[in-house]
Amino acid sequence: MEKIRQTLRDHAWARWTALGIVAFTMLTGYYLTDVMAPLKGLLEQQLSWDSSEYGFFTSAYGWFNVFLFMLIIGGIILDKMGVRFTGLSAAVIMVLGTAIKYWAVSTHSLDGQTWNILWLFPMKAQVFMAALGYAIFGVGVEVAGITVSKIIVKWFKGKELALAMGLEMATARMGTALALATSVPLAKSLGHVSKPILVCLILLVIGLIAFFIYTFMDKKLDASQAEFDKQNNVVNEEEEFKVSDIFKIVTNKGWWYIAILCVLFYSAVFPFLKYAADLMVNKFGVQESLAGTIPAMLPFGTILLTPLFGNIYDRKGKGATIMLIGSLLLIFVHGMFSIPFLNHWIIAIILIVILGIGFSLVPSAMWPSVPKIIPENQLGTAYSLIFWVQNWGLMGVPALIGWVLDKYCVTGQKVVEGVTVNTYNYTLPMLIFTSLGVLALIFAFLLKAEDKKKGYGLELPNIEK
Ligand SMILES: C[C@H](NC(=O)[C@@H](N)CCCCN)C(=O)O
Repeated sequence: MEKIRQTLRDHAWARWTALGIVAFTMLTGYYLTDVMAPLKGLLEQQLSWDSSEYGFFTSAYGWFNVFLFMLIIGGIILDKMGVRFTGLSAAVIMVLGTAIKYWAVSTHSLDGQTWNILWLFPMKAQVFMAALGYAIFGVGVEVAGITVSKIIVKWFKGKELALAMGLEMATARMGTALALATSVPLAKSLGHVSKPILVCLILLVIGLIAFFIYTFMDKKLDASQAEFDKQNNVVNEEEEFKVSDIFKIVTNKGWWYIAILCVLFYSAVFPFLKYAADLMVNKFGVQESLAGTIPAMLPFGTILLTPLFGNIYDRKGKGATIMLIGSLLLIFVHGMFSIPFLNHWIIAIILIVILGIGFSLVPSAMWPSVPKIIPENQLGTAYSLIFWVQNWGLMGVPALIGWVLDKYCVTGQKVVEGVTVNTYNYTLPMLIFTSLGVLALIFAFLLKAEDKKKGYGLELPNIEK
């Protein structure tokens, strides 16, 4: 009998199709993640939210992931139960959280109500419920993210891993770009700030269906791998994941450097994006309805560049160096944004484009580097722990910026469509983002040094000859 020489992942069409499907699910998740970002002004006008309430709502993304350890639990479930169960559950959680958020922002039944959260903090019921929905969604999208990373490693290890991860991130960022560019026009044309969330809800259901379709491909991949192993007498020596493996991960210095670089770098990008539209209005004098378009160029730029840099990493290596250069660009951009007299909108566009390059370099090298440091059976947990560390920043930094804006940066008030809103000076928030960049650079250096010492191969190509 002729031996099977290939598994499903050896067929290019199969692995790229699998990638396309799961990447689409991530696109729908990223759309919802940022859909409220350009709506800060409209939320102030239509629902009377202030910056602190917006900051509170935005930070809810990480509540359950961070404090209830949902991300880490998700990672353990992923390593124990596999990608099909975990991915489907994550997609259902995204839909559920978004439905709650949509209800909160669209209903009038919460109007005028204030609740005491934990008997301590008075909070508008609407803000709290919207935040709760967003917190639930946050668990879904983060667990979906680690699941998709593991799926990509499953299909692309030893092949075009960084290119595939780059393409997945590029697709997901199309969701971010769409969110930034379309949410204000959608809210205005459909007549309410809640409408873009409804559009997301519909997209997320389609994303869930897409992932369901993927599970059939995944089953086929497992079956073909088992058949291949049987016919070629391959003994699968990979150990089952044990909860005690968490100790192995968190005692690995290289893993820590990636995790800390990740939290610092991403905290200076994603939370920045939440305020970028407002920055455009307040510092660069851009019209409110167009303010989301300039920040939207960032994800658009990364759509092209992340796969490009991933491809370079796959073929030429230099992963640690790529992360270093990306961190340098981050410092440059936020440093420039914090200089008060550089306030022409063309400068804003140039800086966003450069930030797009930095935000393509670091992720394109960071995520494909993790499997070089951590074995595949611990990968779900390793990614989830990195995301967990990162979520502290994604949760804390927007809240910090919202608070700093209200406390130290109010410069006056203006009337927009009949409603009085604050105006802000963004110098201090931008200096905070710059400092995060400086710290990120230090950890990029430490990672490069650790790679040299331990020989992880971060500077080597991913494609096995
Ligand atoms: C792959 C990586 N994903 C993350 O960092 C997620 N933890 C955060 C997703 C936030 C979505 N706006 C990435 O997107 O680069």
